[in-house]
Amino acid sequence: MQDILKYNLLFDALERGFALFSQSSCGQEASAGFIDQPVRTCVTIPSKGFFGCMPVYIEAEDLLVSKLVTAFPKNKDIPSHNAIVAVFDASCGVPRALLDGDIITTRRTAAASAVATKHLVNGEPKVLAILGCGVQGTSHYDALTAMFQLEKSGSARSNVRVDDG
Ligand SMILES: NC(=O)C1=CN([C@@H]2O[C@H](COP(=O)(O)OP(=O)(O)OC[C@H]3O[C@@H](n4cnc5c(N)ncnc54)[C@H](O)[C@@H]3O)[C@@H](O)[C@H]2O)C=CC1
Ligand SMILES: O=C(O)C1=NCCCC1
Repeated sequence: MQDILKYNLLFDALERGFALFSQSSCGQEASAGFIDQPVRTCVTIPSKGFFGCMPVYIEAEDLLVSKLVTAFPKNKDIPSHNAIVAVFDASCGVPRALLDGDIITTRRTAAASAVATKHLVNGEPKVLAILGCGVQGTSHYDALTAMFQLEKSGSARSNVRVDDG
């Protein structure tokens, strides 16, 4: 998965995907074809975390897929987020593949941030600051430095607590 999901490929795929989803009118039949992607459904595990289900059907790509993801932020020594991606045959509903969703989550999320930044930023960004040095802090560094020529980047280490208030 690490060898397949290169950031430059992800940037292009996500940009196309976001455009396709916007054109699909959120579940309506439209020029981009039919896409049904309801918002993530979450089950709460009180004081521990949540379990999320993220299904999608994309007619133009013949894709019927769902990510299943858990977020247990208090996990120690094991990842706080864990995921699998289940791929079904869109023509008959038969399951075809079960993918490790961890690298997909790690890189897709960061690549989506980089694509959004590219479209929203005012001018050419030169400085990157990241709060938190976990999985996403690291992957955002990788994605944003792959997208932009930065002059300066830095991060608050995980033992440097930044108060919400
Ligand atoms: N929208 C999306 O697709 C996704 C969103 N996320 C979200 O991104 C966030 C980060 O996820 P991961 O990097 O996978 O988690 P992680 O557990 O690997 O990293 C979190 C880091 O934040 C640090 N941290 C916690 N509180 C802090 C504070 N007050 N100040 C500075 N550092 C602090 C922790 O020490 C840890 O290093 C979570 O909120 C997660 O739910 C994660 C994956 C996908
Ligand atoms: O969209 C995702 O993927 C996730 N979002 C929030 C945290 C769990 C993974």
